[in-house]
Amino acid sequence: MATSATFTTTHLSTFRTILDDWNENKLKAGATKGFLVPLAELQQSPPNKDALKDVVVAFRTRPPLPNEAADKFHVDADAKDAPVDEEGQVPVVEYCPGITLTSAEPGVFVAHVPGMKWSGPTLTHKSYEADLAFGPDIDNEEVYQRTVVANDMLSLVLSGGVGCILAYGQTGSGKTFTMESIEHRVARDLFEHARVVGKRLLLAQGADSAAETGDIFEFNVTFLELLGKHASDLLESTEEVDERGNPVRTEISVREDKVGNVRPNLISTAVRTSAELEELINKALSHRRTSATLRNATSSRSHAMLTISIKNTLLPYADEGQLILVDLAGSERHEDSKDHDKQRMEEARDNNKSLMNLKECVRAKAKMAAEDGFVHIPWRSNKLTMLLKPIFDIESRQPSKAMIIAHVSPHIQDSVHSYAALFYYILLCNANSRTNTLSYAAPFKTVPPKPRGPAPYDAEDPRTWDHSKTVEWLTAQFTKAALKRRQADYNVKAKAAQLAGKKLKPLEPPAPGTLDIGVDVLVICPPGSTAKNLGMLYTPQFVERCLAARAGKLWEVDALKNVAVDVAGNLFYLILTAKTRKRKEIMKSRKKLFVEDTYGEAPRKLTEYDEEEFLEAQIFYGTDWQKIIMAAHRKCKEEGNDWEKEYSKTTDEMMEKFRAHKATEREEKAAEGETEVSHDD
Ligand SMILES: Nc1ncnc2c1ncn2[C@@H]1O[C@H](COP(=O)(O)OP(=O)(O)OP(=O)(O)O)[C@@H](O)[C@H]1O
Repeated sequence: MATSATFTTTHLSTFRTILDDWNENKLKAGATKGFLVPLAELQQSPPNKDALKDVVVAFRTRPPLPNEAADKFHVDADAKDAPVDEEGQVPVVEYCPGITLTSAEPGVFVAHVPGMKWSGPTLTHKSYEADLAFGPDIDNEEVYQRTVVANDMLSLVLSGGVGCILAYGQTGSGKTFTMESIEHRVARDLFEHARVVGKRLLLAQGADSAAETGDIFEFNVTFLELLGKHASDLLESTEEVDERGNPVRTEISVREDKVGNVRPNLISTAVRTSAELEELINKALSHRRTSATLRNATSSRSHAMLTISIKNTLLPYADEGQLILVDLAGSERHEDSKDHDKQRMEEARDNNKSLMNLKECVRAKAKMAAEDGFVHIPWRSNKLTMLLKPIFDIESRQPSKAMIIAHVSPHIQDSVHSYAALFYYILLCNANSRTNTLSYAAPFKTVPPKPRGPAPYDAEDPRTWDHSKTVEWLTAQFTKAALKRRQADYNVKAKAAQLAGKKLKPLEPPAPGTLDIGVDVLVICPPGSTAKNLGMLYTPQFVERCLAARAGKLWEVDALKNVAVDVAGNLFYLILTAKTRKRKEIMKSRKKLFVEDTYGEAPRKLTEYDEEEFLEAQIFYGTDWQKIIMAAHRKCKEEGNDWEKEYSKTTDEMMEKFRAHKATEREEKAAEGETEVSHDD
């Protein structure tokens, strides 16, 4: 029986003709849009922090490789309608594009998806939007500049935040190509960036800039591999191999400890220079377990996770920054896995499951950022998402940013898969876009609509404070610290006096307006700035600002640093408490909404499925969709029935099954949500 790729290959000339017409119309409609800022300009200007998002999604496609089309896709010579040339030979397959980039920023990819209707082969041109889209001519340096650099990822992690970059896509679509290039460029730039930040922090403390190297950070690196459910350490060297030729390494357990941290017991290696980090990356990559699949001889079947932890030695109590770079396992098509043994099938199933869980978590995070409210993030449901806890745990104190680069194959024969990948990511994009009204997420309506305009003032919620209220709060915080200091100084003097047989007069409260609080609060919160802006600063940045605001002799640098860390903690605590309160309110209204939805909506008739649902069902069925339609078509022809009617009947039946599957899935999820437990399978 013809498979999806061979079906497409067989009808390639029809698809080419349809594509030519589409391209002609596209040309008439206007030229492809480029990036908003040229690369050279982007490299000159610092990132616009206000425009930065918590979740960034980019698409990337690669050029076709030499002879790849002919090598990868074969005409099914046995198929009834297989093409033959004049000499009766099956022609060599030439490359045909399955993806067109129509805009680089916002990123828009159009997937040309082959299909079969009662009237014959069809192409659906479905467009998907992300933050960025990289076409086949964009090189790795530009991808790095427009993702990591433009989003200020290195500053984030050097400031105690967590940055995570994930490469997702079908086997052979270019994930490893992108991720390895990012890893090497991070190794190239991280240490220089750290020295600049270090010097700035030392300067803020009054250190002599000329004498300082800026080396205030400590870097530690781990490299984990997750193959199916099994985690191992990619830095562990081993000579032993199993019967399938895979290296045998110690199984690493992934679980939450008592205080809620997920810290797998990996070899953590300290690195101090670009060359050391580069060497370590190369060592881990050479260990990475690879195995040939039908599609790509160097296919990576595992998730590979490089984590660089960064400690600021000037602030030993501050959270460590983390940069997590994940080359996800390739998602495989049904037909690619048909020759796998049982173990490979299980690995593929576990990989797909973890990718689905990841999707749920990223989507929930994006949704939460877009709506500024609470959304449950099911990060405990899988080892992969547990390892990404710092990104997904809303109670984490660390600011975080996730970036997903979704890779799609350029070939039309892979379009069904590319389209699935884009569809997967469009869920995130919809949730991510500020202008988009979460259109796809609408059926899941978990939160009421976001109120328009600024949030009303709430004395308990710093996110609603204006400048003067923020200054008032900061003044109160530093006044409290200054009074504590005054009392401590007095206690020391009183003790000394007591030892000398004297008695000091009791400490009087300071006269109004005479207390020196040791900082200029307007430097910490300049006009136009509010508590919400301060809440967005990472703790080291807040400390840096307080040090710059130091006035008078009350505070030594170290003492002020401790006070600043406390003030940042108090602000964070207030914000977290306000968020938790809001989260409870939302959960309440969510329950109400659910009841109304359940009883308020009439059940839809089967034939009323909308386009999105129809597409989702096609992805669910994968290549079986076409197989079923084609079988029905053949049977219809043999029996002489009306194909239009038969087609509707067949699709209705498939949609019915799909809906039943979704309903069961929803029930299972609801049950899971009620009993969320730590996962350690
Ligand atoms: N942007 C690109 N430009 C040129 N060649 C590329 C590009 N992206 C990928 N390639 C090449 O395509 C092939 C497949 O890429 P890669 O191994 O990165 O895919 P992958 O998605 O990681 O696959 P797998 O999941 O099987 O590991 C490699 O030969 C790689 O060099």
